[in-house]
Amino acid sequence: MEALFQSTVTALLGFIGATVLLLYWYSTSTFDYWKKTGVKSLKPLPLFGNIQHFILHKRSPAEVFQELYNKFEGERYGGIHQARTPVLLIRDPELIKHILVKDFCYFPGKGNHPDLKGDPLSYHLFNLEGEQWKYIRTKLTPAFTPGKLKIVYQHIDHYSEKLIEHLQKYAKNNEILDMYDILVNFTMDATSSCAFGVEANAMDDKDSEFKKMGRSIIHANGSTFIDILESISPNLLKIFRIRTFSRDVTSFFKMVIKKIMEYRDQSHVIKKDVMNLLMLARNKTTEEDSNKEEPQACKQMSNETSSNIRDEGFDDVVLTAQAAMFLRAGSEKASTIMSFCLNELALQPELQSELRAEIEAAKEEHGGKLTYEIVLGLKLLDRVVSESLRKYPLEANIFRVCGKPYKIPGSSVQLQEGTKVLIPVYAIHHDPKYYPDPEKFDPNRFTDISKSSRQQFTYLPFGEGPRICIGFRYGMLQVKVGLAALLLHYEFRACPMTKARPEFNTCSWITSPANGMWLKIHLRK
Ligand code: HEM
Repeated sequence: MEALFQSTVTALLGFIGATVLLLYWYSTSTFDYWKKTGVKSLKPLPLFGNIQHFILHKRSPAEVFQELYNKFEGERYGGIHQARTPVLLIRDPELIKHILVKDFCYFPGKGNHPDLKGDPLSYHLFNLEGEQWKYIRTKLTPAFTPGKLKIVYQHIDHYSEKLIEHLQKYAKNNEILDMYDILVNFTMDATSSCAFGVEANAMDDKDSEFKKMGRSIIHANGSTFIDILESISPNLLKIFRIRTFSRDVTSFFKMVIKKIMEYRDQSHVIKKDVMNLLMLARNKTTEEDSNKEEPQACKQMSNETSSNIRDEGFDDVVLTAQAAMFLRAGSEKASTIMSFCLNELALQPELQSELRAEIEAAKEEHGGKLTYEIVLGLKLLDRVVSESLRKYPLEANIFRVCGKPYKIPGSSVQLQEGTKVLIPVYAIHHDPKYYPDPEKFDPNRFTDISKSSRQQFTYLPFGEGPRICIGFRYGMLQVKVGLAALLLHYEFRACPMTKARPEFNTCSWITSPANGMWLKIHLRK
C-alpha cells in the first residue's frame, strides 16, 4: 500500500516537474529573438516578459510602457517581450511616421483576432484587417463628414440640456459627484440617439436595460486579461472559448439592432445616421463613398486590394458588431476626456473662469445661442481639450503587426512578418524633450506657434495614417458641446477625493480613472 502511495506521489511530482519545465521552456523560447535580430533589448522574465506590472494589474498600460520607453533613452527603438511575444517599442517620431503612414502597407493590421463565429461583437472595424477592414472603413467614413456632424450636433445639444437639468438638484446642494459616472450616461444617451435613433435613457433611468448592456460593452472591450492570453498564444482564446463580449450582451445587441432594422425597413423611415449607413452597406448600396487620401507608398497595395474587393455587402451580425463598437467608442471616449478636463479645470480655477468667459462671450455675441460652428471655433476650449488628450491619451499605446518583411529605414535590421510593433503614445506625450514639465497641464502648448514648432508625430491622441480614428470629429464634438454646456451653468471645484494625478485603471487598455472622478459641483454665481 505504502509502495503504491510512494509511486503515485513520485509520478505526480514527475508530472508537475515536467509541466513546469515545459511551461518554462515555452515561455522563454522566444527570448533570444531580439539578439538574433540585432536589436538592443531588455532582459525579460519567464512568463511575464517585460510587462510583469501590467500582467499583475499593478500598473496601467500607459505607465508600464512609459517605464520601458524611458529605459531606451537615446535609442530609436528597443526590443521588449509582452509575455513571450517579442514587441518592438518605437521611440523615433520619424520611424513612427513610416510605420503609421509612409509604409502603412507593411503594417496594415494590429494583430487582434476578431472571431465572427465565437465572439461576433469582436468583429468590428478596430480589430479588422485587409479587405474587410477597407470595405467597412470606406462604408462608414461618410458618417463623419461635417454635414453629418451638423445634424449630430442637434442631438448632442439636446442631451447636453438634459445633462444640465439632471445636475441641477446636486448643484443646489453643492454635492460631491462622480462626474465620470454621470458623463458616461450622458454620452451613452447622445450616442445611441445620434447613431441609432434609440432613447437609451441612461441619465434618467438607473435600471435602463440599454444602459446596463452598454456598460457591459464598455467594460468588456479593451480588457488586458484577454490581451495577455493572446500574447501567450492566440489559440488559447479559441481553445478555452474565451469571449470578449458575453452571450447576454451579444444577444441583446443582436435583438436591438434587428428591431431597429425591421422598423426602418417596414416603415421606410430614412434617418441620416450611422444605422442608415450600415444598412445601406449591408444592402450593397453606397451613399457617398469617400475616403482619406492614402499615402503614396501604399497606393499600389491599395489598388491591388481594391480590385479584389467585391461589393458583397455584409450580414446582420457584422452590422451589429459595428453598431456596438460605435456605441462603445462614443460613450466611453468622450466621457473619459470630459472627466479628465473637468478635473484639471477644478484644480486650476482661474483657467476654468477664463474658459467660461470665452464660452459666454461667444454665446452673447451670437444672440445667446451656441451653434456647431461657434463651439468648434472656441480657441481656448480647443486648447484645453487638446492638452487633456496630450496628458491623458486614451489609447496609451498603438499596436501594429508587420505584414511582410520590413527593413527599418536607416538600419540593417529586418523585421520578420508577424513581428509586433508598439508606439507608446503616453510615453511620447510625457517625454520632456517634446513637452517640457510634462505633468503640468498647460493649454498654451497648443497655440498655433507651439504646435508648428513641435516635432511631427509626437502628438498622437487619435493615431495617424489610414487607420487614424474614424470617429475623432464626432468624439471631439461631444466633448466640446458637453463641456461648454457644463461650464456655462456650473462651477467645478476640487474636493478631498480629487487627485492632482488621478490613478489610472490597471485592467483596461484605455487610459481612464480607476476610481471615478470626484468633484464638487456649484451653481454659477
Ligand atoms: C474622442 C475620443 C477618441 C479618441 C481619443 C480615440 C482614439 C483612437 C485612436 C488612438 C485610434 C487609433 C488606434 C490605432 O491606430 O491602432 C482610434 C481608432 C478608432 N476609433 Fe477612435 N477615438 C475616439 C473616439 C472615437 C469614436 C467616437 C468612435 C466612434 C465611431 C471611434 C471609433 C474608432 C474606430 C472604429 C477606430 C479604428 C479605425 C481603424 O482601424 O480603421 N473613436 N481611436
